[in-house]
Amino acid sequence: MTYPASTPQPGERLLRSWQRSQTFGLQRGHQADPCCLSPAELRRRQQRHRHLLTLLQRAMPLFEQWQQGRPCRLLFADADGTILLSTGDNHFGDRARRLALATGASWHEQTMGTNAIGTALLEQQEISVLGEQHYMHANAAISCSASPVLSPTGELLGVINISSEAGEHSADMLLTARLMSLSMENALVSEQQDACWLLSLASDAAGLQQPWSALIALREDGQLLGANRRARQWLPKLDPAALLARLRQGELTPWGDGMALLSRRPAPARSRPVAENATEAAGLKLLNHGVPLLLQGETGTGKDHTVRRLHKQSRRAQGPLVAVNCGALPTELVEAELFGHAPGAFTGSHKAGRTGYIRAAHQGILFLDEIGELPLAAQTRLLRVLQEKAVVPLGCHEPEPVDFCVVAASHKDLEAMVRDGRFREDLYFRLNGYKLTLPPLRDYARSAFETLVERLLLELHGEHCRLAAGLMDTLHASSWPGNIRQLRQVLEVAGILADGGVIEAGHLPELPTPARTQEAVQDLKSATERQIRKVLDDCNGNVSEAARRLGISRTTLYARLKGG
Ligand SMILES: Nc1ncnc2c1ncn2[C@@H]1O[C@H](COP(=O)(O)OP(=O)(O)OP(=O)(O)O)[C@@H](O)[C@H]1O
Repeated sequence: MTYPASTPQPGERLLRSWQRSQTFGLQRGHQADPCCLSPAELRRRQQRHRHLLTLLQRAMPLFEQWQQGRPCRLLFADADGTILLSTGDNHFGDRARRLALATGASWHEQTMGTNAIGTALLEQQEISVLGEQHYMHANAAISCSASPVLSPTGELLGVINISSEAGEHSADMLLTARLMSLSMENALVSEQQDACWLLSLASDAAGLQQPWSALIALREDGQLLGANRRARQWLPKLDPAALLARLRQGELTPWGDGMALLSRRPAPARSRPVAENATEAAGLKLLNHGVPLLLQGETGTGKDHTVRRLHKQSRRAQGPLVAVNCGALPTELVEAELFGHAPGAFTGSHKAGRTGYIRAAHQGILFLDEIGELPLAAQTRLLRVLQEKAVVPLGCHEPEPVDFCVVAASHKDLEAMVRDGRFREDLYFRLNGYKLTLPPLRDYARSAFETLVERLLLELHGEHCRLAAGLMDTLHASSWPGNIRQLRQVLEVAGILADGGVIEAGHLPELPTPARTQEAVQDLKSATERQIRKVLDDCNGNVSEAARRLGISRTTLYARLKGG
């Protein structure tokens, strides 16, 4: 063993790691090669781990309160040791970039030798690696503390790491990394599917419901579903079903040498993402069995988005998704466009004939958006097509079999239209095999709204972009007549103005009021355009550089300048 005598005394984990580094054939004096992912692959990884990244964002106030100007960076790496998020002090950030502490870099022990991320992953235990304790000399300028994040069933999911200059590391960095990973683990335990009970155990009442208390998720009948790492240590001595039978909800009860608290897990909010999962899963199952789906929701609630997601996951994903906006079809051509026509079927028709949207959807999904706009004559014909699964194009006599699934959508109250005689009742029942109602944003529970905002920020601006404290409440309280479409636009503009970092109140465009939707959208577009022109000026008109700084593609930049 060649662990240098001059460096701080190693623990057993460090010694094992040094031995492994030697076994991997690494040379201490060589330049460490962190094997960076391409930007596209990094985005895919971040997408794959977006739930963990969302939970991390929720734990971020722990880091921010503690950091208070300390020169250090917080990193989150996945179970392969690849950094998916790097945030914190920017001054140290420059050094961090040089030392490959940026997103996309891999800190697996196999390539980087002993280091906090790689070693915490292989040991599945927290660790601090200080200066020269790093196996590679190249990494001796930093000190790092890392704590693994484990799933409720004990699988390794990733690691939280705090890095600083070698001489500026303090013991509370490991503590902060530990608290953050515990708080992520607890969130994962609490959201276990099918969990009805959450059981907290701690040595005293004050410790209950702290991140370091033991937390166990149980099914209604007491069957164990998951536990955090503290609870896993106690599981061998614990009979959850017996404990459940003994405890009463909400009462502190002595347990062993400590205290136990049983709480009923709040029923999942009947809010979008949860409902989206449950009802969407049901919708998908039915769609796969050929049952027509009807999506109802105000403008911008995500009807189109939902259909595209369903199509991608459905058995018909390899077939076409043909989306038809029934409100945009010219009245005199509705039937020709939908059902197709034979060559020269009518004056002004295509010489070669027309396939029509229905036949184009063969082996795929036909999405009839704004179905309430379909004229009554076309409704009658559509009903026949749906009943017979065959279409007779205009000017033809023979029915042609077509294999397709239908999803219809409307923001209008179709039942009221049926009552008024503006929509055929039999067609309504035919289309309404299963109804998915997409709620307006104003009905979203706070947690569902927050999840959506976090998802949109990640998608639009990447991992560093988030809201400053208090802004989530401001956004949640707004009226959002344009629903997700409008929220998305607000976040798009705010994120650009915040340079993809922390969105402060000043970055938010004036929040919409119901009467001014169009105007507000226009305001957003103008604000975006002003910001883009400013960045372009700063870059002396260099479009590629401006696009890079704004974090958008050149095509998007041009489109935004044209008011898109
Ligand atoms: N669940 C979601 N996650 C992220 N973005 C979403 C989601 N749902 C909708 N969006 C975004 O919101 C915008 C509006 O969505 P979509 O076009 O699906 O709404 P819609 O209900 O079909 O609207 P309309 O009735 O006006 O046609 C789109 O930019 C879409 O990408």
